[in-house]
Formats: sequence, structure tokens, C-alpha cells
Amino acid sequence: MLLAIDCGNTNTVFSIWDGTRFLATWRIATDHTRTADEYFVWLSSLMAMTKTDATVTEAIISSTVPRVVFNLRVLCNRYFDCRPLVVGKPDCRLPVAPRVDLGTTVGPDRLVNTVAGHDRHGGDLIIVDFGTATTFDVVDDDGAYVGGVIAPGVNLSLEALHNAAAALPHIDVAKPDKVIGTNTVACMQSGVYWGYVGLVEGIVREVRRERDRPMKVVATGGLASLFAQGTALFHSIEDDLTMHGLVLINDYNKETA
Ligand SMILES: Nc1ncnc2c1ncn2[C@@H]1O[C@H](COP(=O)(O)OP(=O)(O)O)[C@@H](O)[C@H]1O
Ligand SMILES: CC(C)(COP(=O)(O)O)[C@@H](O)C(=O)NCCC(=O)O
Ligand SMILES: [K+]
Repeated sequence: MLLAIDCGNTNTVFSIWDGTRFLATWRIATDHTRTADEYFVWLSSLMAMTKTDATVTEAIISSTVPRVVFNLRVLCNRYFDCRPLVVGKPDCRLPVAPRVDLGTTVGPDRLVNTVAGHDRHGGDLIIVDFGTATTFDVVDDDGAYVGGVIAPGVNLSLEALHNAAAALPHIDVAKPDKVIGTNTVACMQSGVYWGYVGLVEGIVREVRRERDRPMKVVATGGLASLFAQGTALFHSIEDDLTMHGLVLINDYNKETA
């Protein structure tokens, strides 16, 4: 079975793929000080508690945080006796190479999303990923990542507002009932919610204009469904997009070994 690990700047997601379906998906806060032993205690207790009968024989990692990869590699080597594939490293092949400026290191999460999005929808495609950052990945007809947009993430914007203004509280993102807020929290929620809807709609409009062709829009990431309530832009919401891409890349590397 495959252990697929998607490490973002906020959360790290572990999924177990049995060749047909995901048996389990577990999430932990990303922390580069976490050791391989800590990961294993956490993983094995979740496996036991949920009665997940998994024998991990292979692993693949996508990490936007370079520092965590070391301990994740140790986890795979020591406890699952396998050498993980790490997306973005030279020994992890991709079906189609990205077409970007020389010297650019594209976030591995964006490369993985590109593979998954193209498998499900073909091109031309825009993938919107609501993570720590909100990213837009532009996928060409042949499946190449050809660039995109990086915007500050929703929660990052809320944090920045709270940190910079003494009278603004820490709040969670939500869809407000009305645009015009009649209290501080409602005003902040409106600014961030409708501001983001405008940001996403505006960026997609401009990307389509620049590419001058029809492009599907797929959304992923924890906050995608909340924003889908405020816009008709998304053709689909796919929470498992990154995990699907990790499975595809792992298969591709085995097939072409
Ligand atoms: N269902 C949700 N509701 C509210 N906030 C969420 C939800 N899922 C994720 N988040 C928040 O969205 C942000 C991005 O999370 P995540 O998608 O895990 O980011 P990353 O992939 O960059 O680690 C985090 O601040 C997280 O707490
Ligand atoms: C843009 C990102 C920070 C998004 O990461 P996330 O929100 O998933 O934690 C990550 O994809 C990254 O570090 N990218 C490197 C630069 C690039 O993709 O061009
Ligand atoms: K992201």
C-alpha cells in the first residue's frame, strides 16, 4: 500500500491508498521539529483506533516546506522500510515538465495538482488551491504547468488584519449574511469573504483573457467549498485533488522505472 504525504505550510495530510481507494486520511499541523518517531506514534495510534489494516510498502511526499522532508524520509525508511519518492527531486519523474522561467522551483503541491487536474479534466485548466497561500495553477492542453498566480491565503489575510490593527479581533473566516456589516466582526468577515470572491473571479477573468481561450476552473483546499457558496466560477470542488495527483505520480514512476 502507498502512504501519500502532502505537506503544506499549515497542515500535513497523510493518506493510505490500497491500489483502489483511500483507506484513511489523517491531518496534523506542519511542524519541522516533529521527529520520525513522533509521526509514527501518531500514525500507528490512529491506525489502531480506526482499525485501519494497512501495510505500507511505498511512499510519496510533496512538501512546500523543505525542512520537514528529512524527518518524513526517516519515517518511511525506519518504520515502513521504503525509500519515498519526493516530488520536485530529480529522481521523481513527472509526465510533463513545467514550462516556466529558468531557475524557478515550482511548489511541488502545484505540480501535483497539475497532474491530477489534467488527468481528470484535460487542459486548458485553472486550479485554485485555498491553502496557506491561495494559488492558481495554469495547465496547458498537453498537461504542462505553465505558470499561475500566488495570492495571500484567506487566513493569512485575517491574521494580518488582526495583527496590524489594535481594535480588530482574531476571527474565523465565514460567509456573512449581508455585505454591509453592522458590527466589527461582520465587517471583517465581509471584507475577507467578498474580497476573496472578487480576487478569485478577477484573476480567473484576467487569466482567461491573457490565454484567450475557454478554461475550466477546479477548486481544492479546505476553504474551497465555503467560497463556492459565493461564486458560480468553479466547475468542481475536489478535496482529494492533491492526493489523487500523488497516486498518479507514484504510478507513473513505477511504470517508467
Ligand atoms: N474546513 C475548513 N474551515 C476553515 N478553515 C479551514 C478549513 N480547512 C482548512 N482551513 C484553514 O485554511 C488554511 C489552509 O489550510 P490547508 O489547506 O491545510 O493549508 P496548507 O495546504 O497550506 O497547509 C489553514 O489556516 C486552515 O486552518
Ligand atoms: C505557493 C506556495 C507557498 C503554496 O503553498 P501552501 O499554501 O500549499 O502551503 C507553495 O506552492 C510554494 O512554496 N511555491 C514555490 C513558488 C512557486 O510555486 O512558484
Ligand atoms: K496552496
